[in-house]
Amino acid sequence: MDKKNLVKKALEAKKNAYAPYSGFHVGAALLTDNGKIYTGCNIESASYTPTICAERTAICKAVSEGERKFIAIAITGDSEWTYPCGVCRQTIREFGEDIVVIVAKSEDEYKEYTLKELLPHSFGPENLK
Ligand SMILES: O=c1ccn([C@H]2C[C@H](O)[C@@H](CO)O2)c(=O)[nH]1
Ligand SMILES: [Zn+2]
Repeated sequence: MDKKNLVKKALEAKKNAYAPYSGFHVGAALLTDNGKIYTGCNIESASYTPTICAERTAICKAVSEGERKFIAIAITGDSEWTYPCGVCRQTIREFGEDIVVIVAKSEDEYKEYTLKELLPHSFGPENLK
């Protein structure tokens, strides 16, 4: 897995963030099992609630193109370390507990976690079987 390249894509995606209300820009890059990368940025709304995070934008793009198997997601935002919010953690969890979450400050500085570490004792698809 080329983590540095995934972080680079997240940094590029951050430039497209539409965040006129919070002024907080976030980018994400999602790696599929077949090596494809789907990027996303946060998209805010004047009525606030419809706001979608960068991570979920990337997941929506990928799933709507038929992807279901994800290896890793890189995230970068305007704070030094931008971690995925609870809603995004749950959304990533839908597709696996072993997905690697890369929280990046820059192309060369990033921290790595598994989704399971960020969302322990989670509820997922298996619970409904
Ligand atoms: O991990 C995160 C955290 C926040 N945001 C967005 C949502 C909102 O547009 C702005 C401020 O919360 O940042 C993300 O996209 N991802
Ligand atoms: Zn989120």
